[in-house]
Amino acid sequence: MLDRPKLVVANRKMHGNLPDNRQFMQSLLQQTQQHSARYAICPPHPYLYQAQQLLQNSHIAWGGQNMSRFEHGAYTGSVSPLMLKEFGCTYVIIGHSERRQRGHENDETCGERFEAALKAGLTPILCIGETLEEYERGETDLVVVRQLNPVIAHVGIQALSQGVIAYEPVWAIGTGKAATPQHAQAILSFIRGHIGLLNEQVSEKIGLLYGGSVNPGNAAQLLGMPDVDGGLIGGASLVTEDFIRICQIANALTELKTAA
Ligand SMILES: O=C[C@H](O)COP(=O)(O)O
Repeated sequence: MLDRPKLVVANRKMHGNLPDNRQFMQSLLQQTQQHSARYAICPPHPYLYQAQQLLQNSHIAWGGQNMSRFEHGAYTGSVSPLMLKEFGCTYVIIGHSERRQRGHENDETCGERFEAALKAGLTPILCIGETLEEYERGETDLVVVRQLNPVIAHVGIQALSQGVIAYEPVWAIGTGKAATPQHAQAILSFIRGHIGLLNEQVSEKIGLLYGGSVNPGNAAQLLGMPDVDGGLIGGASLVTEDFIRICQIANALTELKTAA
């Protein structure tokens, strides 16, 4: 198996302000020096300039929470991939369920935006995952394949490996009811297997994250699963000590894996 260091991404959603962001980013910088795990912060778009100022030339990356599939044009309220790149972003979240649910996005536009992100030199983090109803009907596998396939069809299997996939069951997001480590592992293993049917090397290389009510109490078990390469963290990224604790756990797991 190729070495995949754990990646922990803070999705700060529509939270934070300049002083709070500064405290969060500076604490993270100071307390994760020399870590082997990888970290990224996705603040609301207006704060990307602040992230660039505070984090440039550091070990912490930053990214956008969404982007347009177009580079420029008359798209009021949208943000271009080129703009994210200009503000130093490494990552961009695509297809978060909070955007899919409000009808802004679908599987097709996710493929287009995944491609546009790669073209701009960004690493897309594609979010997929089932609703509670779909989970209860036992449709999780079907849903993740339905969400993944249009992206693979759009960009090709080789390009997929330049991105990251985050499995986020909608019923676990912001509810305090995280998936069990066994469920997260089963679905991410299924996703890796599905990709492996098309290209074994891509399936070994691609980073797969879990997101949904990850906190310092459950992070070791969730992120310790073999196919869980990290976490996309919402609520716990709003409490600096909690997020740093999750980073410390991810780093310990990465170092354990490297030593093995
Ligand atoms: O992008 C992050 C996810 O929506 C998870 O959010 P949460 O950690 O608050 O459940």
